Amino acid sequence: MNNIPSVDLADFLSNDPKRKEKFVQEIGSAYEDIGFVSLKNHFLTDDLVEDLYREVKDFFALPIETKKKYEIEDGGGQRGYISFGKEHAKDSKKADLKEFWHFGQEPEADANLIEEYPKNVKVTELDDFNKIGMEAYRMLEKTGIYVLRALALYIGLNEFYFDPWAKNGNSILRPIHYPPITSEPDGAVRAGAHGDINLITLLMGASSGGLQVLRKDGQWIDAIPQEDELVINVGDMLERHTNNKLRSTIHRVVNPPRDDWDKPRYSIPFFMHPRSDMKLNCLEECIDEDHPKHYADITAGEFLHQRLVEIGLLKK
Ligand SMILES: O=C(O)CCC(=O)C(=O)O
Ligand SMILES: [Fe+2]
Repeated sequence: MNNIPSVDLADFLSNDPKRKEKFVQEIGSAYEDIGFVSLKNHFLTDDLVEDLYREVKDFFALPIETKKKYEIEDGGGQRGYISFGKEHAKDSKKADLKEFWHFGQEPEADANLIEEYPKNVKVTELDDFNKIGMEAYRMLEKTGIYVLRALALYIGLNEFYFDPWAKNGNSILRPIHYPPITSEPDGAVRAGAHGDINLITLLMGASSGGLQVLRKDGQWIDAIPQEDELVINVGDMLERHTNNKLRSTIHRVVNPPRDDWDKPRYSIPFFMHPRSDMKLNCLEECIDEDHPKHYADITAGEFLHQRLVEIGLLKK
């Protein structure tokens, strides 16, 4: 396999049980193997994608002093702006060559969650930035819920098993700007090799190239979807919950060849998290004699906290 497999959400949404089952098997077996797919027929319209990129580019083009107004010290980088040099891959000392923004969940009437989640940060210089960002957030969340339904069926759970955990979950939409490279990067890369923390990641923008995925045989392969496709991968939380049945695959964003150093890169991952009280304990359905329980019991909230410290966004 030299590229990641492509799947069609329209199969899952069709009324034909055979097509639905085909989608379940295709995505499930891809996640047992390479851990990544590209997916067409998601819920983001071309207009929404275009509007979102415009807003994101306008935001990152603001002067650094303006952007820094939106950076929250000691917030664990969970909302607002995160400047250059802050985040590094878990086992790396070099910071990634990127700046980014975080939109978080705006929960429906649930007093506990309204209190738990930090408020989104409003950008006053751009009228539509927050509105468009949250529209995209909703469409990615909707797409992700269908993917989780397919995975629940693949694992042998009730189709709607993940729904109550994913709805109002602690998900994050992260527009990223990798600026032009202006001097020898000295070992630093756009994004160092890492696995994602969350349940699944839905990524916009990988069609421009640079994303690489580590295949089981140790080879890095390019993950370049069609322009209208999202890249969707399993994160560490789902790997843990499924006792390693579904794989959270290591990936990275490499620097372009020197001739293209002047080109910025923009990408927009949606990190789909459950509510923090979800137990990630290994599922019974994924434990047997050949696959003994691999991980200690932990909640999503505890796991997230541990990982934010490891990647440099939280102090303790
Ligand atoms: O920019 C990309 O294409 C991927 C970014 C990524 O892997 C991440 O932020 O976790
Ligand atoms: Fe990632």
